Formats: sequence, structure tokens, C-alpha cells
Amino acid sequence: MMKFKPKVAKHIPIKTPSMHALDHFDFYYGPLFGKKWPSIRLGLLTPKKFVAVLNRFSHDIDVNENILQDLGAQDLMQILRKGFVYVKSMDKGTNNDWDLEADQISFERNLQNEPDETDDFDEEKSFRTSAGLKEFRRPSEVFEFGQDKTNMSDSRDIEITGLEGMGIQLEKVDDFITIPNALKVYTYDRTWLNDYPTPVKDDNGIYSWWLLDGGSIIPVLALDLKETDSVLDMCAAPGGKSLLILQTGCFDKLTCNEVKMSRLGQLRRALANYVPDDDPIVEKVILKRKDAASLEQWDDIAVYDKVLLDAPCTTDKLSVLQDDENLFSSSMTQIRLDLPATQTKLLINALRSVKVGGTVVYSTCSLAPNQNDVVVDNAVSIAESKFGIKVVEKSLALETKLVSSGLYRFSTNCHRGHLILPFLPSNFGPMYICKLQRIK
Ligand SMILES: C[S@@+](CC[C@H](N)C(=O)[O-])C[C@H]1O[C@@H](n2cnc3c(N)ncnc32)[C@H](O)[C@@H]1O
Repeated sequence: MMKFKPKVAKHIPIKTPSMHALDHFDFYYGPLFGKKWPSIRLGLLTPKKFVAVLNRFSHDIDVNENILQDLGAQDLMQILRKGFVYVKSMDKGTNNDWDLEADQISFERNLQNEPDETDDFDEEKSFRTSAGLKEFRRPSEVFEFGQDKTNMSDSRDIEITGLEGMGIQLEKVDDFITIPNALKVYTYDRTWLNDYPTPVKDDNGIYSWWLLDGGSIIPVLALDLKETDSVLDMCAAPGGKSLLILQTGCFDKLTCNEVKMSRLGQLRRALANYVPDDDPIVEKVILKRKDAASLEQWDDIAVYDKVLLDAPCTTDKLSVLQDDENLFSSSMTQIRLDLPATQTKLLINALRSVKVGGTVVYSTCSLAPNQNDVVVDNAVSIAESKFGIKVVEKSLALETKLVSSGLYRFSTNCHRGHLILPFLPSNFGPMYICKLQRIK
């Protein structure tokens, strides 16, 4: 009788960064979200649901809108507005006085293939993505959006232990989001998984629409933009949220900051693709290149009415779906571990940048409390102890106001801010949003 040697694998299979990410999330998020985790996990592992933002700078906006409507897409702003008119009139005793507003994008998937420009800040990999645009035009020689100020620095200027915010008392004040009339966003119904057509250009070379995660519009809506606002988009590239702010037209000046030269190039290209360079709105935009995490070097102090901090984070969905530039790769472990400290410094600087009475919206696309609530608590605590800044949290009550659309689901675990959870019927997020108002 022949004897066969049993076959035994000689090597333990190598785990990819995305597998490590999933293990990590199972370990930490499993107990955190309990019974909801399997559904959130499935959402993370499944391609996200996109919405299409109509570009109002295209000459063909009406035709473009008809195309989306003919495909069966619904006006998301109208859907959200309905819920909010009701709630707002209940809360405030007024109604229908809607201001303009905005949303966010990430252009990553497309822009990853763009050739890099000189980049002397290479440790900043990672970061949020989403996608949708199929093509990007090279920036034109003559295209210029305001100044491009450069001021790089070593940001290791304060030690963050991560425990600063323990036991912090932060007052919560009721607030609401407003839906800008100028903003046109289309979505398919819950459970519809249809694709959107590739964006088309008008005779000026300006694109018709772009796609973004439905969770990404909320941080910009939370800004409650006014026409007189001086706005800072602190971590602006690849430019999704800046572009949404531009779509609302609801600001006096928009400063877009980004530390990485290559990402700043992506931002320029995004603006060039979506806004004609002879449009007067271009004069109101300033591009800037500064390390916003440097507490020593950051010098935009108390100058803005609104600050949007869409912070670099573990981008949980991408981390489980993509191995390139994955923060769970061993070469990026230190960057990943340093993220909460970096986010805390960014948020402290955001609070320093805003005028008393102004607001900061902090957002990430991570489910991790140590990149969300904990960062807020630590930053608020340090801002007060080191810079004498006092803030209140503006509670947007999104959990009660957005869920009625059937398109959003929220976590009940956050003690601060709001966390949009992915789930299969409407796979937006994750997206964490916390709004703070400076009162001193
Ligand atoms: C999540 S992405 C922002 C996405 C963008 N808001 C959008 O909607 O398209 C974070 C960005 O922050 C930038 N960043 C990271 N650290 C920074 C710093 N210290 N100062 C300024 N920008 C920084 C990253 O290069 C990255 O482009």
C-alpha cells in the first residue's frame, strides 16, 4: 500500500494590510457596536453608495439635471429639507428660512493615478477617499486660484497624551443643519445600487456632476454657511468639500489649506475641472499650503467665521477594501498610531483659527472613538488650558432628523457628535461629525 506524505503549508499565509484592518476592527469595534457590528462590517466590506452632485458652474446644468432625474435619481436636498422643515418649525418656531449649504467629496480613486508633483511632506500618506470622477484635466498654465502660501514646519511642538479630555464637561446647545437652495444633490432610493453615468463636459470643458459618499455632504451642511462668512477648509485636498462650499456660493472668502504639494495639485485640478477660471467666484478662493497641525507655526488666529476640519484618519472603509497606501501596513504603523495626536493638534488649531462666536466642524470617516469623540474632548481641554479658548458643542440631533429619510443610520454610542454608520440598504459612511462653537 502506498503511503502519501500529508501536505502541510510551509508558511503561515501572509496577511494583507486590509486583512489586518478587518482583524483590528473586529477586535475593537465588535464589542463597541455589539449586535450592530455584523451589519456595519458588511457595509464596510461592500462598495459604498454614492450620490451625484450637480455642478452649477456647468452651462448645461438643466440638461444634466434631467439626465439624473430620467435615471430615477431623487433630489436628496429636497428629501432632507422635508424632514428638517418640520423639525425646525417645531424647534425654533420658524420655518422655511433656508440658507445655502454644501457637501463633500473625495476624488481619490481617480486622482491616485495622477502623476505626483514635488512632495517634501511624504510621511502624510493615508487619507480619506471616495471617488466618482472618471477623468481629471491637467491644470492649465494660466489657472490660478488666489495665493499659494507655503509654510512647512515640524509639528511636534506639544505632547498629546490622549488623556487630557478625561472628565471634561462640555455644554451642549441645540442646533440644526440648513439646506442650501443652490445645492443640487441626487441619490438613488434606499436599496437601489445603480451606477451613475460618467460626467460629461460642457463646451467650456466644465464637468456636469461628481459622485461622493452620501455621508460626506453632512459636515458641510453642518457649517450653516452665510454669505458674509470667511471660511477655512483646513485639510482641503483633494477638494470635495471645498468644491461643495463653492457650489453653495454662500461665503465671502474661502481659504483652502493642504499640507501636501501633490494633494494641493489635486485640489487645483478639481477646481479647474468644475469652476470656469473666469467665474467671479474664483476671486474669493485662496489656496494655502501650511502644516495645520503645528501649534507653533500656525498663525491664522481668530480670523475665520467657519472652519471645516475634515481630518486625516484611518478611512475605515478603504482600509478594509484596499491595500495600497493602507495605514494598516506595517510601514505605516507609526503614522496610524500618531493619528489621534495629529487630529487633536489640527482641532486645537481649528479652534484657534475661528473668531469668538464662530464654529468649527470636525469630521472623520472612521468609526474609532479615539479619532472622534476622544479627539474632541482632548482638543477642547487643551485649547482651554493652553490657549484660554472656551467652546460649546452644537448638537445637530441628526439621529432624529435624518433617519426618517431611510437613507442614514446613526450610532448611539457617541457621547459627542454624530456618527453615520454604513448599512447595506443605504451604504453611506462611516462619517463622524462634531460641531463646536467658540464662545471665548
Ligand atoms: C480626509 S482628507 C480631506 C478630504 C477633503 N476634505 C475632501 O473633501 O476632499 C485629509 C487631508 O488632510 C491633509 N493633511 C494631513 N495632515 C495635514 C496637516 N498637518 N495640515 C494640513 N493638511 C493636512 C492630507 O494630506 C489630506 O489631503
